Amino acid sequence: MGCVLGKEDRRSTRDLRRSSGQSAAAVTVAGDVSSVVKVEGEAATGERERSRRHTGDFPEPERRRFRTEIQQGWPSWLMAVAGDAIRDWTPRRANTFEKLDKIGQGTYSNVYKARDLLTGKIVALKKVRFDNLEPESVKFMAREILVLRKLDHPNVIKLEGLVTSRMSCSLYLVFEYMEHDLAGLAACQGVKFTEPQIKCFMQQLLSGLEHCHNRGVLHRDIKGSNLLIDNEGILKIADFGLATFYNPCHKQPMTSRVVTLWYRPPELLLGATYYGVGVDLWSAGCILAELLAGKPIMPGRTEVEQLHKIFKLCGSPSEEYWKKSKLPNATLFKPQHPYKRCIAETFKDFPSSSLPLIETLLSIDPDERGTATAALNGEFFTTEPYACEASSLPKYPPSKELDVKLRDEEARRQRGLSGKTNAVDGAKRVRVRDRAGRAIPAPEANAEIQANLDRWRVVNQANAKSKSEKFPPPHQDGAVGHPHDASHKAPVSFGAPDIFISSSTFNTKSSGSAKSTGAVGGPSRRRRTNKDEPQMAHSRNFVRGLKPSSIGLSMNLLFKGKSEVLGSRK
Ligand SMILES: Nc1ncnc2c1ncn2[C@@H]1O[C@H](COP(=O)(O)OP(=O)(O)OP(=O)(O)O)[C@@H](O)[C@H]1O
Repeated sequence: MGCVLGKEDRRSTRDLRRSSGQSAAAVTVAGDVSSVVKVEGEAATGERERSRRHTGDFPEPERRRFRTEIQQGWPSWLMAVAGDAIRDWTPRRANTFEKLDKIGQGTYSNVYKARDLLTGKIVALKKVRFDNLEPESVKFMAREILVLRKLDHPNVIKLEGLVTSRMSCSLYLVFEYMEHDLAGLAACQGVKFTEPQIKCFMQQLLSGLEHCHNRGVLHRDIKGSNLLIDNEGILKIADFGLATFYNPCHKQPMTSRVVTLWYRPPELLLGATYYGVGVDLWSAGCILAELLAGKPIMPGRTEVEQLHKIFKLCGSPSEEYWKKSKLPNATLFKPQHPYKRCIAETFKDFPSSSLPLIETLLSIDPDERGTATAALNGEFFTTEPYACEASSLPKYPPSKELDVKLRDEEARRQRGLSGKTNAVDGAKRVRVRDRAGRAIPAPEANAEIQANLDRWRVVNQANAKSKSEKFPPPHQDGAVGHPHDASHKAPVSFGAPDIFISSSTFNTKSSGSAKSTGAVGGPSRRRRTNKDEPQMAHSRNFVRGLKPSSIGLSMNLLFKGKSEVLGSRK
């Protein structure tokens, strides 16, 4: 594989180091120019000057000059759109990395395994696509960088630097390389996590979250494929593309269109725009239960179905909560008959010390979910068997989402060689498995419902026989925020098929080994293909359970971008 940018000259590691005057350490990024330590392109700068810079003892005019110098390393288009995020950082040159392999694909990025030619270290390069410099994607990238720069914790992925080139309109984020992600590991055949191992993963996840929350950062997309794990068993929270800063003392409205569907808390599904750490804690609760159950606990296909699954497992909100929350979609989604909470009986085979934590994290009221710190101090982590040491975790084969996909493809190819019929069966099996394990990421979930509703509208407008199946004209959809007539005032009745809640496959006798049949988190955000779309018949059944104008209204509310500065990711 070639350099990050093939056009640029490739020189040996030694030459590069010599010409840049750098030591083997990677470029260091700092919040202030005074603490810039090692900067590529400093060939002309002597050791003495570097150490003076390090101590920050320059008068302000000189510091300003350094700042300008450093900023000159950036392409002007990037300075113009993301100046804040890259301020006081110096870019690494693209030709100081050798691209080895593509290891992941996200909504707005490709991720590559690469070798740092200065240090020999293997890193992950996240190449941000700039879709013709579309301001939205640049803002998201800038926010991700700003957030990452604020964080410094062993359980949070570290942004080690930025790579750019004058010849290209792309930017690479340099991360330490992580061999696995939790979704991929859980989906690995033969991988069964024991109770101490699950505790070890959860402890690391909650420690990372504690750090983020203490620094005023909400991750807003906690799921298995965003929890990376290295060969030493260290878990790091990654993908801060949907993360945001928040201040609990000075609440600002934020978008509710975040968090991958299966891990999305009820308040976001109900349209909350004021929320806090509870959103990440809910997702952490889903992951804990999923690790113990061996499969996702609430794999909804639409937002309505997701909410229904939540209410059936966690109970529908109390009257008091409905009144207190003032959620935009509350009256529309309030079930006619309350659901009783049944976490304890559904998960009766889980280790008993896990139930209080699951109960807390999966509280309908976000205020009752507590904090990551409280969770870490709770019974789950303070009773035997304790969390194992990360270093004692088994060494797993590469198991990222992409590895699993490649393995599936290879298996299918092998089956193809052994006969046509088998090949067809095999392909089907892979597709079914693919579909079953995929959680719908935040923005696409909305797009998917919108698409289904649009199609449903077309079908029903064409064959409108009964009034109850007819949508109001689009301009009346939720125009005034309440239903059109008395018959529409009834709350939504959930007409969906019964939810699947896995009975536990957790075996407490065998020191808590979990039968790992599913994937934690499902694969990360990907472009949807037709085969991934939920069946139309299913959505129609769903929609039939709802009052037409309520659907138009509720969906309108759900799709409307809330007044967050950055808006939601497309
Ligand atoms: N530091 C890393 N080491 C190894 N692999 C990584 C690393 N960072 C990301 N990846 C891989 O690349 C994939 C996509 O990365 P990431 O989730 O950060 O991108 P994204 O564009 O934000 O994706 P998404 O749309 O899923 O949120 C991850 O699921 C993971 O498999």
